[in-house]
Amino acid sequence: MLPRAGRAALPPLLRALGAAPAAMSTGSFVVSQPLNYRGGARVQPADASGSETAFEPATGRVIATFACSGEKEVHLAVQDAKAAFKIWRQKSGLERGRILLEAARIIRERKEEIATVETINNGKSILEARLDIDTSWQCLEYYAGLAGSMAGEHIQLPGGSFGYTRREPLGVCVGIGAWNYPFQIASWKSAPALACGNAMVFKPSPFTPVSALLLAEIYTEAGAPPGLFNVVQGGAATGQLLCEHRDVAKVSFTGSVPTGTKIMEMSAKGIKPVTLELGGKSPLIIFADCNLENAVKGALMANFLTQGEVCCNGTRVFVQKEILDKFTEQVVQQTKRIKIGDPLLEGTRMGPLINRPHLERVLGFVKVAKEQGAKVLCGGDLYVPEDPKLKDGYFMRPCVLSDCRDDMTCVKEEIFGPVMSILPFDTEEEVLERANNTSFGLAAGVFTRDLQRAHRVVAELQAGVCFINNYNVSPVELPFGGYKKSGFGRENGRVTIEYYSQLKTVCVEMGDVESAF
Ligand SMILES: NC(=O)C1=CN([C@@H]2O[C@H](COP(=O)(O)OP(=O)(O)OC[C@H]3O[C@@H](n4cnc5c(N)ncnc54)[C@H](O)[C@@H]3O)[C@@H](O)[C@H]2O)C=CC1
Ligand SMILES: C[N+](C)(C)CCCC(=O)O
Repeated sequence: MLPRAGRAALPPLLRALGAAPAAMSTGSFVVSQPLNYRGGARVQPADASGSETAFEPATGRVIATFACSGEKEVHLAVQDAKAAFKIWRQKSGLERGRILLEAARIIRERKEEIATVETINNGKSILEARLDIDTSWQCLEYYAGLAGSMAGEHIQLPGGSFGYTRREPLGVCVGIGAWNYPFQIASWKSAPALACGNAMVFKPSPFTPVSALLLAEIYTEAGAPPGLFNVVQGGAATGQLLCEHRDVAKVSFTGSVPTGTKIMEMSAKGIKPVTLELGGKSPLIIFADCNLENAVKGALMANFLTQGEVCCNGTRVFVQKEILDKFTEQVVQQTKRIKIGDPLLEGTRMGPLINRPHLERVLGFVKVAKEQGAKVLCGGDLYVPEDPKLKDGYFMRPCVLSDCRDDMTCVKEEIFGPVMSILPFDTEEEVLERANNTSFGLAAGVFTRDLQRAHRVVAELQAGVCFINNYNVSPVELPFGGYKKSGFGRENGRVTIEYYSQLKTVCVEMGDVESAF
């Protein structure tokens, strides 16, 4: 415990996490408080099935060791959510919206603290973390606005009878998150869930346990009933307990295809609806008539945000042969300029990858690509920053591969790291065929000045999210989600209301019963 004076000087969230006073710089943040949250307060889990350790990727330092919640703790969190649901579902949409708006305001007010924690635990640059926090409060604001206008229909029937529909919440929803956008994923799942009148139990990835707790505290501070948004920590075993709990009405999952498959199997047993946001191997198609400067910027945005650890990245960059050399030269030039280093420094544009095994896996993909005949135009190797405190961080240099073919491992499999594969093409017909030749279907992008071609091509692309003349922007007003093995259900946009609510039909007789008996 820190002395009182030291604690009082800290920003509220960091104080709540039991962080050390010099907590805002790389190499010093440690979490000493419990990381579970239920019934409106931080708690030590009632039982545990093993423990996990979270690291600061920039230094390789341990920042938290915590128990994985067992059956008892998962049950208590679900019961707390159930109790909150009883209160919350009675509120009008407008009342719920008001609390979400207040939570959005607090997130804005504390943006810098939250972004700092996100950067320390995930490794992404502070510039990007701030953008993630922006899309988080925007998501809460968006669903706060929709909450008051959720309504059913009135349908006139013969003889003065009528029917109406009510849009009702599902109950206790479970959110299971990946480690690449920890706070954003927790916000994108909880905002529509709560706006619709549900309660939520959220399990972050064990690699990034910290920031979901901040969101939980913010919801409470904003006036949400205790238990409305709970956090349990742990890995696969804890996630499984949540999915199988009989009082859980829905599971929304972000992560890999193999885990998504398991989630769907478990949900099938309980006949529970699921939303699955899974991986991708998205195509980015650059036609010769594009604005080259924008296409080059787009290719970097499509590949190197969050160290390339982004599900919707456009990692298969198809470039029309006429501009292949010019495009490649500029992409390589700009990739080499990306400043790697301490992610909390303002000038840094790329931080470390999430952990050592993942770093090694990504470097392994580059090695295999070389063996299969690809040419490394830049990066693809370890990077050791000059700052001695970063010497054990998980840094690599962003990589551009040329001479790629569609049958190479780097072109077929999701790498989830900063590795771009460039693939030349001749015609629109050919590139469409090749772009769609994958079992994934999360996103796709097209750069061209030809308006008709742009819309003709996106109409043929088998992907849930298509970008024309940009990539990886994510306004919360637009639905986000995949085709094919990239999952189903959507996050963001108006349609997501349907994934967090159910429709009740009420049939009203105004005359007498005409019995058949
Ligand atoms: N479509 C999207 O929005 C996104 C997709 N991803 C995908 O996720 C992958 C990286 O994330 P990881 O955390 O490694 O994925 P993962 O699938 O291993 O884990 C995701 C989450 O599921 C939990 N989990 C693992 N096994 C489980 C089980 N049997 N039952 C219930 N929960 C379980 C994990 O603890 C974690 O919270 C990438 O390969 C990428 O394709 C990542 C981010 C966004
Ligand atoms: C924000 N954006 C579009 C870069 C990525 C969001 C999806 C994810 O969680 O990977």
